[in-house]
Amino acid sequence: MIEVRGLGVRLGGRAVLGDVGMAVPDGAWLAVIGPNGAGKSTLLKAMMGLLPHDGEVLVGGRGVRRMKPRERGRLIAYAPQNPLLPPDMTVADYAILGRTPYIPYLARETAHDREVTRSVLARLDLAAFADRPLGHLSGGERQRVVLARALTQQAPILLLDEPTTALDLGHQQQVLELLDRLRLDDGLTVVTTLHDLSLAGQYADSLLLLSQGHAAASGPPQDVLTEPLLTRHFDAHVQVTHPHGRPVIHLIRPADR
Ligand SMILES: Nc1ncnc2c1ncn2[C@@H]1O[C@H](COP(=O)(O)OP(=O)(O)OP(=O)(O)O)[C@@H](O)[C@H]1O
Repeated sequence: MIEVRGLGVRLGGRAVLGDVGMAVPDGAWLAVIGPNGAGKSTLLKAMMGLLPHDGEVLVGGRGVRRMKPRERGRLIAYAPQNPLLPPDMTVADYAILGRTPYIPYLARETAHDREVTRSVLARLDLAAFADRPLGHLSGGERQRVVLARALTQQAPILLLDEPTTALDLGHQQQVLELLDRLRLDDGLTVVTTLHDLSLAGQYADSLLLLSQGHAAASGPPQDVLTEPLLTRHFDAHVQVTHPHGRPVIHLIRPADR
């Protein structure tokens, strides 16, 4: 269980997040949604301990802030939205960096670390790219490599910032289905920001709607993805349907209303 209590972040002298709380049980999937600038990426960074913050982030009741980086790395894997990638490093060398929390100081990776990396690259359709430099990848390939590094970490909690934005339809489905399988088979806990609200509604079992740094709503998708809430917080004209039980969001052109 990962739990956030009273989380607040100030950046540039401004309160960017205020008093955010949530609890995600083992094996659950929480999607953080909200308009641009709402504080979604900031929330994930603060949960990872990458930003100074008020409040607490607890894993299994223990404060993440007090954990050593290697210990934290074995518990939580984080894939940022737009990480800087060394252009000359190969895909395999980058993905195996996820194994760092398991490799003793001054030691090299083992055959097991290489096998984990090979298998993750294969599951993300990246086997053929293993020896390619990162600078020679498309946006979607780069995004899958960043996810690969997070998955080689084999941590029970995954924090993923917009993992599908650069992916084509097929790869979006492949990545989201893979994450779903990992949580159902291995009990992984998934926290992801997602701009695509229909995808968030289809895959997550609960949503947190952030607006101007505060939790505006939270709960199961059908309670959060409602026309009044989306209209108010995204300033958008939408229609919500439930063709397979889960909410699907349609943008409505003002002239067609
Ligand atoms: N280093 C910083 N200094 C000052 N303000 C910052 C800094 N980093 C982010 N912000 C501001 O904090 C707010 C939240 O940013 P954040 O990236 O968390 O939003 P987001 O919800 O992830 O947005 P998006 O949907 O556009 O990715 C924004 O208004 C942003 O301009």
